[in-house]
Amino acid sequence: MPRFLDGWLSDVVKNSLNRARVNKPRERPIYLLSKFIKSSVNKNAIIAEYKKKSPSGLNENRNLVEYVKFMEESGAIGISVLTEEKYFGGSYNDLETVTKIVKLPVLMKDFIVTEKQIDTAFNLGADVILLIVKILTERELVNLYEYAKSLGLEAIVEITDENDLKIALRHNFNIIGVNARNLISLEVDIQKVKKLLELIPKNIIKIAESGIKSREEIIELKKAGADAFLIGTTLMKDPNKIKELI
Ligand SMILES: O=P(O)(O)OC[C@@H](O)[C@@H](O)c1c[nH]c2ccccc12
Repeated sequence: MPRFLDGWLSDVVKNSLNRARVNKPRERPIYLLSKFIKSSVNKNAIIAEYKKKSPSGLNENRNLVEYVKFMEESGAIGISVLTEEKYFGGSYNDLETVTKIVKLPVLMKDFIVTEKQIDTAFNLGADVILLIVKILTERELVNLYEYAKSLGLEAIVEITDENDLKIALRHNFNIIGVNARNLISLEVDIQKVKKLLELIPKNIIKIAESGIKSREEIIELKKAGADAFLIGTTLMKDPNKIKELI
């Protein structure tokens, strides 16, 4: 059983446990996020996220196909698609639409607590999944990570504080995401992210997540060790911003 935290998170976890597997044959090769990040040398490695709404108050209903095509043309190295329905307005349909049109790593952004969800990510053509340390027991985290790997998918292990980091560093995870947003208070703290990034060994790929608004912040996060940047809200509100962030 995953960890049921307070409020909306416990509801999200409950819904995730009940989500049915989507069965269909995968129609797409796997694009490795780790490779795309490593080969992004002359620009900032940005993963552009499509997210209509969020508990932190976002509400932007823009055209999915136009958005992801624009991000790919503008040099994003990956696309993240929310598939959680109730709190983020996402869907498996959105994910499938995206994997059919882009030649970039696609992250299925959801609250993964079962292997069924990982099967669905694979079947719909996603390349990367997110595993949130806060909502899983350590055993589940490791099992789900290994399961994703066994299918050839990559996983971003998401941490939000030092306790999560301690757990993550006990295993051989190759990609760690540091979330600036506290999932319970919803507050964003970029300084916290910098501190956590500095504690992660060099050989691990590090992604700074959430709350990124400016090029200055990206430069600061890079100095602290970030290899890539996951940006949703800022790009959903103004897609053209990618030009100055990249
Ligand atoms: O919209 P922002 O602040 O740029 O954040 C993007 C991404 O980091 C955020 O959507 C996120 C990070 N971890 C999550 C876990 C679940 C849902 C959403 C998220």
